[in-house]
Amino acid sequence: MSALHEPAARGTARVIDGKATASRVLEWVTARASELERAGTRPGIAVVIVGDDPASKVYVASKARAAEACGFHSITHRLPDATAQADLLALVGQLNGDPAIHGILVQLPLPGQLDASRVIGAISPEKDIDGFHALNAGRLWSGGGSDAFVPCTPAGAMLLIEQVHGRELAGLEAVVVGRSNIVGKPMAALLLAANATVAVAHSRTRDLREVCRRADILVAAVGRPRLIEGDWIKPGATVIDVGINRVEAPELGDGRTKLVGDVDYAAAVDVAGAATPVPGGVGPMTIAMLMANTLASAARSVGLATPRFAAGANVL
Ligand SMILES: Nc1nc(=O)c2c([nH]1)NC[C@@H]1CN(c3ccc(C(=O)N[C@@H](CCC(=O)O)C(=O)O)cc3)C=[N+]21
Repeated sequence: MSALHEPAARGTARVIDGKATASRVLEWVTARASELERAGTRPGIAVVIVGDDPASKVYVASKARAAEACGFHSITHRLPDATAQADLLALVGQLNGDPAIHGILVQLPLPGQLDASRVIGAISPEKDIDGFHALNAGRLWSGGGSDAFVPCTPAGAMLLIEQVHGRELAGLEAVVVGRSNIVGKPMAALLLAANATVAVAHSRTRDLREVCRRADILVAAVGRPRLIEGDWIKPGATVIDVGINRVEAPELGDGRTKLVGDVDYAAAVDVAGAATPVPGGVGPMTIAMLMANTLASAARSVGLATPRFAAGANVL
């Protein structure tokens, strides 16, 4: 076999360090927040959690911790599991009108009696730091504009991709597995805006493995532990794992659990060119971008131009 026809050498993928990148974003946000505060505006964030799902509580606590570390004004509203829709909408309305609050986040998922899309729709688009409101989603798909809030997980994932490929993705094929409004769809919009050729695959896609194997950039966001195996990955590809799945870890004993992604990481590192770990990959970026969006909102509220946070441009 000639060298040209040999399979690409298998090796160890570059580990994309989301934790380190998130720290740099947070450092940047902290410095800008302190400038803004000296000019009279302290960024403020309100996080609303309904019920006591243990995973949600952990995430909400880490968001509050990050906000405090950035020097933000931060409040957490904890509502009982049985909260009525009208009461949650009333709280959102109150936060919409509170000039000390620039970013509102209602932690998802919500208990069954609550209609998440109505709640998201009630958040003022100017304070929608999650970027989930239909107005922000529409802005993203129609070319953004500097007022669009970009959903934090895809924005963070783009910053990680940028470390490998730069900001220009023309000529690269990207495959996003998963089509949620929170990750899959906005991720596709951002990759498209960076000129990648984008496919969105999902549970009903025929021959998912073959579709994934085409990807120079593979983004997994389906919430199925270790769905993506080594031979689903094109040698040398960049693999971004958005999945955060808690699974049993018999090897740790005592009925303990651990976090794994949607990608079989141990197999992926032998094939991929670069890959994000779980934990320590996309997760920390989500929180960092939430803070970046809150800062942007606070700056806009006093008419200051802010750098574009779509894909983290100008952040790093
Ligand atoms: N309105 C809303 N906005 C959200 O942004 C939102 C939400 N609802 N609901 C839940 C998901 C999940 N999410 C994560 C954020 C950080 C980590 C994170 O930092 N993960 C760490 C590990 C965390 C751990 O050890 O449990 C890591 O991957 O390294 C994970 C998940 C934000 N979410």
